[in-house]
Amino acid sequence: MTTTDTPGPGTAPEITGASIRLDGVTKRYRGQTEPAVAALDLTIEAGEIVTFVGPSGCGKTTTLKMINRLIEPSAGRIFIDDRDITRENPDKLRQSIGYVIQSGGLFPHWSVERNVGAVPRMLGWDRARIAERTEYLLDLVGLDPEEYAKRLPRDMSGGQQQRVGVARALAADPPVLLMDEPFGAVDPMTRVRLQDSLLEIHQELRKTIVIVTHDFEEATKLGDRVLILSKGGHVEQFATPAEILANPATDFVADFIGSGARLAQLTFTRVRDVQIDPVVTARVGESSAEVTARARAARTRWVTVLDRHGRPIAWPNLDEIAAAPEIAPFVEPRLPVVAPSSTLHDALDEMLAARQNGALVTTVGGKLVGFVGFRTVVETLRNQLDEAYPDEQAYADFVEATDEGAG
Ligand SMILES: Nc1ncnc2c1ncn2[C@@H]1O[C@H](COP(=O)(O)OP(=O)(O)OP(=O)(O)O)[C@@H](O)[C@H]1O
Repeated sequence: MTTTDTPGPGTAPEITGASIRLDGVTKRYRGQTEPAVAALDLTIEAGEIVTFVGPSGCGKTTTLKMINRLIEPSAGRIFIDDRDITRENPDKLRQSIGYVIQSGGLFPHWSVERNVGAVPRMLGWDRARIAERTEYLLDLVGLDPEEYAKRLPRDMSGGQQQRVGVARALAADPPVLLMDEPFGAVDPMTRVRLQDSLLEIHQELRKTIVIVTHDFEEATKLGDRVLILSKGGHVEQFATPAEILANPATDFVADFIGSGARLAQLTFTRVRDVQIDPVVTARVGESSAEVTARARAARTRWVTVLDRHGRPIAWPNLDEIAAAPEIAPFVEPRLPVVAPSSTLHDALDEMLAARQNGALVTTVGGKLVGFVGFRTVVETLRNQLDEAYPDEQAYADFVEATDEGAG
């Protein structure tokens, strides 16, 4: 058994999101001399992910919360598709916009399924439809419905609670999802998995998603376009990550992205955009001789051992396999695994943490896709830098020399 499927371009799913347009939107808080957001114009296309980033107090959250009217604009209008939502009933409006906050915001004494079904129940859906939708959504966010539907949030990790928060926000199939620092409260590894999961969900559903973050790297990873704000909700730049890095519009933006611009190239290239190599797989209990023959035929010394669900559990070489007649249930405490939507930055991080020269690629559901090598990542970065900074020949020469030195 050899896994050879690499993710193809496929057919893009239908966009189910709606456009969002802010027209001269201003927010003045009582008692403040300056507006928190002043005459902001902004158009977000249907189906795109836009991230808001900028220093503390620049008006990111205020802008986000005006879109679902948790904060009322002092002036200006906001349109979702062609509806002027500043004239709509705010409670009704909020039932049609998904909203995710940092700590998940779940009702702690409600089971997962009750939390996820909250808005559909309010909308009067029947039980069967709510149950079906809940099962679909838990599956979508990577939680086994059988295991988690009846659990209470307090018996789950922060990352799992956040997954439930996303499922709940999507329950009534809203065209727009607003997220305020959604991954701010989880550890860095969980954060990467949640980001990847969100990108996979977005690929499937194509909602319009607006995310507030204070982390520029997260903003470039998640955003099709990034909105960089300065004090008073002033737009410094609104563009794709690549455009921002190549041509910072203002000194503020240049300072904001700082000296990490070259490495930041790694944050907007995805694993699925680079070469993913096939791997040889084996199941526990298979004959070691047969697996070895398969690996030799595929000209590799590494075999990926899968559990009964088809998820990789270990990555032994042929010498380790040869130690027993059958494939043993090897345990690899630190198997480097990334998702197709992971950035090359995440992939390098995984490889370095596991001290490996590559990582396995799996979908968020755990299905094995293939292998991405350290060399592939470095070469991709080098090509990108050559394109982005054509005058920096010395850098390319340096990498060349280092590469040769490393043999
Ligand atoms: N309820 C409020 N009353 C008065 N002023 C407020 C209120 N909420 C926010 N502000 C002020 O409005 C400005 C913008 O705040 P906002 O929370 O939108 O910024 P932010 O960019 O999201 O910041 P952070 O990254 O720290 O969350 C800040 O100066 C803040 O102090």
